[in-house]
Amino acid sequence: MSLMQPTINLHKKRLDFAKKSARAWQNYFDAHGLLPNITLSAEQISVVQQEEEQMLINGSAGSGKSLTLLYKLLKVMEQENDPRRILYCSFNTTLIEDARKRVAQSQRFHEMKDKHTLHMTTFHNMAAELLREIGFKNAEFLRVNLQNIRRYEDAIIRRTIALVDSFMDSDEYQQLPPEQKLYKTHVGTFLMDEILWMKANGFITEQSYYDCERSGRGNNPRLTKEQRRTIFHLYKQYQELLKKQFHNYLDLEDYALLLLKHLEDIPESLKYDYIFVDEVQDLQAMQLKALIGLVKKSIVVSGDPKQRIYRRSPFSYRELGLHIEGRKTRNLRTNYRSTKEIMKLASSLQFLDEENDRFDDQRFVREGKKPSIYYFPHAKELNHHLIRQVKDIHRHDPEATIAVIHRHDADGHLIRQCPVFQELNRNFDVVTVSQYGKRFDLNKQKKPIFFTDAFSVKGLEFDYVFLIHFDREHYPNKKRIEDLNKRAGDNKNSDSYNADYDAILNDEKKVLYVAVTRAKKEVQLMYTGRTFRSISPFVRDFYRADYDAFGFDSVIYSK
Ligand SMILES: Nc1ncnc2c1ncn2[C@@H]1O[C@H](COP(=O)(O)OP(=O)(O)OP(=O)(O)O)[C@@H](O)[C@H]1O
Repeated sequence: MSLMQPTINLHKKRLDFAKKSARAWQNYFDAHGLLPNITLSAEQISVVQQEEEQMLINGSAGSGKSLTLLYKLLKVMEQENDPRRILYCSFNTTLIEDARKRVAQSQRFHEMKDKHTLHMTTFHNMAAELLREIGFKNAEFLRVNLQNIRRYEDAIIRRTIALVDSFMDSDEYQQLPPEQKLYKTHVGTFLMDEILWMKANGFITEQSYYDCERSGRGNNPRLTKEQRRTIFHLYKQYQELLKKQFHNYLDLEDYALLLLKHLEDIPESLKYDYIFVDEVQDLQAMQLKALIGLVKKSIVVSGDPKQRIYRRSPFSYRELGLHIEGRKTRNLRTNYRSTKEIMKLASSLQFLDEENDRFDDQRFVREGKKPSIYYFPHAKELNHHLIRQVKDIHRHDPEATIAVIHRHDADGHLIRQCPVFQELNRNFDVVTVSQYGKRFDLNKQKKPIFFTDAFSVKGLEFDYVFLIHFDREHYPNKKRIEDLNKRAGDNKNSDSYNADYDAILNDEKKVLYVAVTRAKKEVQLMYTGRTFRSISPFVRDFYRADYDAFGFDSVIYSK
């Protein structure tokens, strides 16, 4: 008898049992062998089999949310006999590229894919396509990544600065009642953030903006209700500017708003029978609302609030039209990606809010080496260490995937000038974010090293993760604190300043959580600086026993 026999028998028994006993047995989906090396757990299978018009898959990093979502997609593709329009989307380009790669490993996927119209794409590219179909020819397709978002924000800041400057010089401004006048901290980036937040949450009439709760916008600078009238006036001017001077230019946040405004103009044939959304916590409120408006049969979203690192919204899922009470929210509790040791370190990060409540990160399928934190006085030493480590991995684990996670704000030529990148690039094949889709081939034996920012690596995973910049300038990001200081002006010794400061720390810890939880087998955090004291303050959340320290004494810092 072959070794395979017991597994096949077991599988057959399970299949027979499920077919006999499933309430809706005709909807039973045989998930066996769909993707290489994956056998779904009972918990995951039950999520795949459950059919709902609306559903949320919840769970910590690495619990298999994306995988389960992909299986749900494959189930629909297999079981729907008539051609259907199906959307699988997320916010981030790299994540979609990764999902395409994963699903392409399935033989059954290739057999079924021509039966339906499947769009695996980012929210923005989906929206651009629909908007172009209904006449908005200036809706652009773009790769949503950190570099493009920064570029786009820079353009907006230039516009909002010019706008505020000229408004403040105007007679109109001079004649405003004093309570409607702005503070000098209400300029540039503040106005941009406020306008984008208004659009992201759909507060685009004066009354709704006046009445809304500005949650997620922080306390600094203070903005009184009366000042909101002036901000709204500037918002209108900003919109006018986009229309006239920039030929109906669309902000990224306009895509969802336009879809919502023109839902009725979108023909039924262009709406989606099924929508699957991964990393739903990254979508803005109006983006999710637009997706709910575009679905005909069923929408399934998956996500993890611990990984939300963008602006918050005052809306609940229910208010946006997503009803996922009771059994329609399913939690995945076993971690399949990272070792127990990696998750222990990541889970000790203390968050401010509801994200702490979840009782998870408890079950693991593997154990491994403790994470380590390295201090190097000079960048050169860090580089040497990194090169040695990678060479070592290539020797004993040649098929391993490796990511180096930095905190520079951009991709492109600036990244290529980073000394760590240059040193790596001299020694190995390295790909950056913009090349990930084309160049990072999972089927190749020796994969390139992925050199990425902490934003673009969301949803992805690597055997070995080297996190550089684990210092006080980058975790938390110094620029965000400086921006807050500018916005707060003289208000720095106040409770409201402290609350904003804590909110930034919280977000930045989430960035660290996301980065650390990308690692499957091993993670190393590294930093340089004049003294070992330049370490990130987040090290204080860690327990000493959970990591090995090199170059500094962990007793000073950790619990
Ligand atoms: N039942 C399983 N058997 C084997 N591997 C699994 C199983 N479930 C999940 N995995 C693997 O665990 C890893 C993490 O899964 P996945 O990316 O779906 O997690 P996730 O919850 O979406 O994580 P994140 O929130 O970080 O994006 C993947 O490599 C996936 O293939």
